[in-house]
Parts: sequence; structure tokens; C-alpha cells
Amino acid sequence: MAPPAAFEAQETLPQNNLLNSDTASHRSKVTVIGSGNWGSVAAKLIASNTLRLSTFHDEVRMWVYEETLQSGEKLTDVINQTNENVKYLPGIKLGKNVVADPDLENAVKDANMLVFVTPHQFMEGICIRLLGKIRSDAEAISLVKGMEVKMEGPCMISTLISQQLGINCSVLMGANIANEIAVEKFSEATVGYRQNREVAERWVQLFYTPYFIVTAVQDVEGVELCGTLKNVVAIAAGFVDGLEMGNNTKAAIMRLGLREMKAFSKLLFPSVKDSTFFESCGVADLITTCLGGRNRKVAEAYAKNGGKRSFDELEAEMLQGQKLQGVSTAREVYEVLSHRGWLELFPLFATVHEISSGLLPPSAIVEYSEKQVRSF
Ligand SMILES: NC(=O)c1ccc[n+]([C@@H]2O[C@H](COP(=O)([O-])OP(=O)(O)OC[C@H]3O[C@@H](n4cnc5c(N)ncnc54)[C@H](O)[C@@H]3O)[C@@H](O)[C@H]2O)c1
Ligand SMILES: O=P(O)(O)OC[C@H](O)CO
Repeated sequence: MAPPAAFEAQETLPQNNLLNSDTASHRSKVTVIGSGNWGSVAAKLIASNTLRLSTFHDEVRMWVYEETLQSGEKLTDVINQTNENVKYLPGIKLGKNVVADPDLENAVKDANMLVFVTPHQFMEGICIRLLGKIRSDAEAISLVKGMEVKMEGPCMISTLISQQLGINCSVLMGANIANEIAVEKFSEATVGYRQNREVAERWVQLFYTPYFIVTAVQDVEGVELCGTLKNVVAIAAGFVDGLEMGNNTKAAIMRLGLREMKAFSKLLFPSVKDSTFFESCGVADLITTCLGGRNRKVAEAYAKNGGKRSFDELEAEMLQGQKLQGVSTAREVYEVLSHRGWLELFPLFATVHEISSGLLPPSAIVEYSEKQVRSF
């Protein structure tokens, strides 16, 4: 199916072979580091392209954080036998050229294109394990929505990867609920790249399919902060749903959230472009997450329970091993706000953390929304 013309973004890139190499030894080798819900869908997208394009090796390695299933079998073995990630993406064939590998070092050793896609809280440990184990000519891309907060201040995951591993790292974010892309429903995504347009083109080529349209913008921090911060707004949207406050209130929360996302991003990185917020990674991801994401869903349950059941408990019960990013991101953002004296500038972000950590009841989102909407 050809992409609908109306959806073709200005910067959409062609799908011709850009690597100018037809020898097997020069073909790019791809490893996906992570195999959760989105990690598995990313592997499926990539595997369809590595089979089709001669610039890539057919095989896609997928590092699996090994676990034993209720049946007693290892997840990796089951993925390799059935070609399905039965725990995180049941019912979807990944492509026969996806090889699950529980050995991180072995999974990355030959790859020159590394796709990072794990929950953000595991990334620092993974980078430490990868030190000295990857190819020196490797390029990375992060699909991870989140950040770390260090003594020196906030550190985006792409920066963590670049600094710890000494490699360039682009990002890919967007309105991308994995289960919808898994069944090939149309969606868009944004690659954020630093300097080298050719590198961005190579990533676009790797991910682009007729149902997954990828656009590249030169704004790594802007793209990554959009993907990271929208998860905090999604928690607020879930509270609004749990309290049955209605669609208008939720829309108001999304508008105020977008404004805080933009202000926070620009305070941290003045180079962030306004236009990035209008790409798939910006307003579109905010909308889809606040309507249909896991952060929204679990936050709704938290508010319905009056904050009496913890996020950890609800996450374990409702997501069966999948991980929320919004609650820990709200905490990380709060640390930055407190440290820099910015709490009053970002009342939505601050309120989300105060509710999700139990300092305030979920109903505090009502007071917050009314006060904010009236003050503008
Ligand atoms: N699922 C989506 O719809 C979606 C879409 C876009 C972006 N993302 C982002 O992609 C990233 C990865 O999310 P996901 O949906 O693929 O994962 P997930 O939440 O579905 O699964 C959790 C993953 O973490 C792994 N894990 C558990 N403990 C671990 C440990 N100690 N070390 C390393 N890994 C461990 C599990 O094996 C599993 O693969 C997140 O930042 C998320 O925000 C997700
Ligand atoms: O399900 P969520 O809330 O983790 O959101 C998934 C994606 O980030 C949506 O683009």
C-alpha cells in the first residue's frame, strides 16, 4: 500500500539505496537492544526492510532480557521457535530474520547500527555493560522515552549513550502506540538527528514502511524531550479520566501540558525548535498517549482507587511486565525543577509528581486545572 499523499511530510526521505555498497561485507548489521512491546514492533519494522534492501544484512539481532515464562521455557527460545514475542507482543510474527539473543555482548558484537529500545530506567546499566564491547564505527538510535537526572543535571538517554559509548546517537519518537503499528495501522514518526543528514537518511531507510512514515528533523533534544515529557502529561490525562472530568478538561490539560513541554525543553536546550512540537513526536504523540497509552490507563486506575493502590502495584497487575515511563519521568522532572528553582513555572509537571508520589490526592488535579484555566 502506498502512503496517502496527504500524510507525506515535507522532509520525508526517499527509499533508494543510500549506502552505495553491494558487497555483503559492507552491508550494515542491525541489532535491536530491547524486546518489549515497542522493541518487538521495531524489530518487525526493521526486519521487513533489511530483507528488502541490499544495503543491510538480512538478519536482525534482538537482545532479550531473558526471563522464564510460566510454561518453564525461556522467552528467547520461544521467540526463536515461534517467531513471536509471546509475552510482550503475542500474536504477531516478527519476521524469520529476527534472531533473539539473551547475550548482550554477543548480540552487539558485529553490529554497526544499534537501536536502543528499553524502558529508560535500564539504560544506564545496559550502557555500562556495553563499554568496550561495540564496534568503533557503530551509529546508535534511541527509541527510549525518558531521561536520567545526575548530579550535574538532566541527561537525555541519547546523551547517555553518546557519552558512555563514545558514539553518535540519533533518536526516533512519534505517535506510536506499538500494538497499532504491529497490525500495520498507519502512523508517522520523527527521527531527530544531530549534524549528519546522511546518517538520518540511513535511519529513515531502516524504519520507513508504507504504514510507518518517518520524517527527519535536525533537533535531537527537541524530539527526545517531546517523547519524554508527554508521558508526564499522559499521567495527568489519566487522572482526569479516573475522576470522570470529561473531554474538555482533558483537552485543557493537554494544552497546558504542551505549553510546559515546550517551555521546559527550551529552558534546558535553547536550540530546541518550535517546529519540532508540530511533528509526530510533538503534538501527535501527546494526543495519542493521552487517549490510548499505558501511562494514561494506569493513572486512570490510580485516580479511580483514590490513590490507595500504588503505581507499582497497578503497573504489575495491569501491564504484566510492561513498564510505565511517566511516573519516574515526573519524579525526574520534579528533581530538575526543585534544583533549579523552577517549580512555580511548571505547575502541571509538579502536581503530577506530587499526586503520583502520594503527597497530594488525585483530586488535586481538579484544583490545579481550574486554577490554571482561570489564570489564562
Ligand atoms: N509500547 C509502546 O507503545 C511504545 C511506543 C513508543 C515508545 N515506547 C518507548 O519504548 C521504550 C521501551 O518500551 P517497550 O514498550 O518496548 O517495553 P515494555 O514496557 O513493553 O517492556 C519492558 C521491557 O523491559 C525489559 N526488562 C525488564 N527488566 C529489565 C532489566 N532489569 N534490564 C533490562 N530490561 C529489562 C523486559 O524484558 C521488557 O522487554 C520505553 O521508553 C517506551 O516509552 C513504547
Ligand atoms: O503506552 P505509553 O503511555 O507508554 O505510550 C506509548 C507511546 O509512547 C505512544 O507514542
